[in-house]
Amino acid sequence: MLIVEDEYVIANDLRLLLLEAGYEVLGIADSVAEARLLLARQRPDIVLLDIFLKGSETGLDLAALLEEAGVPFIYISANDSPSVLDAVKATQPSGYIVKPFREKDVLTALEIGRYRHAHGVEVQLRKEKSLQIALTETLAQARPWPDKLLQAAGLLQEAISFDLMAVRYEHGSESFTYRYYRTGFDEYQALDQEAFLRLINLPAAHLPQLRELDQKFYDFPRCYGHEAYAALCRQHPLLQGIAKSLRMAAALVMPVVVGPQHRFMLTFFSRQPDAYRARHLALLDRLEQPVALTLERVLAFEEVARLSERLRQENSYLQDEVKTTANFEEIIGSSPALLRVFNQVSQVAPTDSTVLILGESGTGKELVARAIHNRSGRRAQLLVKLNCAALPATLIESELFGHEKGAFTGAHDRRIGKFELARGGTIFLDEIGELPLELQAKLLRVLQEKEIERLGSNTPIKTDVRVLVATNRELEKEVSAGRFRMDLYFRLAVFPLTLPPLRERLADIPALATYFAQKAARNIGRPFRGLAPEALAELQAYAWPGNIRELENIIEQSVIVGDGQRPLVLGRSLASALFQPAPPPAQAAGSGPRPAQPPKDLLDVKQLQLETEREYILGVLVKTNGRVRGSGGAAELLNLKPTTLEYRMEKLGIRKSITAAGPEA
Ligand SMILES: Nc1ncnc2c1ncn2[C@@H]1O[C@H](COP(=O)(O)OP(=O)(O)OP(=O)(O)O)[C@@H](O)[C@H]1O
Repeated sequence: MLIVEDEYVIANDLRLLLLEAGYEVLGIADSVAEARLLLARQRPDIVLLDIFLKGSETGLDLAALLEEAGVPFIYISANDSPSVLDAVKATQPSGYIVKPFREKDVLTALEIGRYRHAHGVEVQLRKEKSLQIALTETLAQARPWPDKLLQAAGLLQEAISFDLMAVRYEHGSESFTYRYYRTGFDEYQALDQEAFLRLINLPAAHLPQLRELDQKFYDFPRCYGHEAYAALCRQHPLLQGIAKSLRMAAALVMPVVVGPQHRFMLTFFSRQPDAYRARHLALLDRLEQPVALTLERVLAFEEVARLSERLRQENSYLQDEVKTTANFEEIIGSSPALLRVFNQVSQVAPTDSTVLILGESGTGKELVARAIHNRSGRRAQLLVKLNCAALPATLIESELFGHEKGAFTGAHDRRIGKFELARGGTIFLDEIGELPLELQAKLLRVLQEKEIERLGSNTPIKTDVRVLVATNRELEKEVSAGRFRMDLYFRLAVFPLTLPPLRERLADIPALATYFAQKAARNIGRPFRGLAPEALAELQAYAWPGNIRELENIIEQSVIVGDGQRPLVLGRSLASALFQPAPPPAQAAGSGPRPAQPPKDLLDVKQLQLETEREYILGVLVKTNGRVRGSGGAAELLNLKPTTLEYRMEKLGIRKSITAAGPEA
């Protein structure tokens, strides 16, 4: 027994009474400080505890310490004011004896207290064991994480009551947070980041702040109530927002480390300021090891499944690649127009910039995409291609982002998408101009957040992929016609690179034709004796609407129909080719084919594009009250660097001098 009582006479009475009843008294303390010293020396089986003691600390302070150490205690006090009694109850004592007491009262209270404690511990242990089993069984199920975590939250509710619970998962640079908001006795609303911001009445622009909060908040196990919770809220404005709008008053934070690479962080919020105490942390601490072991097994299993799926996909993708890309080894040509492109390729390749490759069909856009990938730090990883014009919208989405089993009719298995396949490498989206509008919005989100979600799942997956896109459409025209999102256009057009049509690089025709002829001759095992001068003249006089692909086809056909014994002549006349040559431009008469001047209606289109862009930007500026930079500014809304937006504004004649009514046009 330890007696903590500051009135010597009462303490001594108690000591004698206890000794007589056969108890051993290990000491009397008249203050919390002295009790601490005695407790450090020897652990009592039970403590008799007065509330008001010598010194600044009270019996309630000591109770918290005893509770943490699992030592039962009985209050002995003359104080029966309701506020003190409430505080007393919250400390979960094993009994309460009112002064002045009779010998009988003390001995009975002690007997009951000891029994209750021992019995309580046993019940507690049994409950804890079944909670542990239920939790590990739930987490081991082969179900999506949000569902499993929701069920686990429900199981924890009984032991650690909460009004809001957050689970954050971190694995390297990958992380996600789920929140479960209690809406009824056993009802929860699962909230992703956006839904959570909506719940606390904040716009999606606060997402970065929420992420930052998630990262800051959880570092070591701790309970926060009353002043500690208020102090915590002062550290982060969003936490203050949560406290206010959801009336939260306490929090408990608990990290769960799983193996060397994974971390789960749990946060419980409650509207009761006294909700969380050391015993809750102690419970979570005891549950941590079995739960972490289960999680480690489940995650390792998932990782193996993921890797084998990736290998399977990579394998089938590479088999396709071998068939389709064996001819992408060299880029032939040394005309100034092509050398300019080479320069740009060498500039941009080592960066992680998105590149927009423009040019007519057959000018070598895919070849340039491959060259950029091969000259980048990502060359050891895959370059994954997807032609946006080749598939219907629904299929493109699952091709890009993958899908979970059962995400749509026909999704019999889980499948990873091209973005996941290209992890660490490059994705090349050809014919981006054909991407349906709804997918443009999704692609934009992926580019901004650097995260994807498989169809049928709302678990974001971090992506580390460089994006290259190509189109033979005039994207600006598509923007002004409303078929291509302007914000996506700006995001993609970070580094536009235009491939010249073949008619603008006639000097490259001999080398290209020779290269294609040699290749075709080698393939069919026939000698190649050079190009006949008349064939070359014909090739150089043609306008090449199908560009290099057309040239390659014509040469290949000529090699097949030729006998290989004489210099190569063309297998068919170019005038009778599928396309007619472009009309020679008036001012270039006599100097061979030249690029035609843009016709008048194209100039009008250009003007229209500029006007549309100007109107669009002005509209956004009006919304932001003319603010370009900073949070909520036009640059942020348009997903542009402020400097880029300012440059565009200058080009479009939008002045930065802002009146109260908005920007001046
Ligand atoms: N400079 C070059 N040297 C050698 N071959 C080239 C060159 N440019 C293009 N080719 C060849 O021309 C064909 C068409 O090139 P590619 O597919 O890259 O064009 P593209 O612009 O992507 O066409 P599309 O817009 O139709 O997708 C390919 O077979 C490619 O190997």
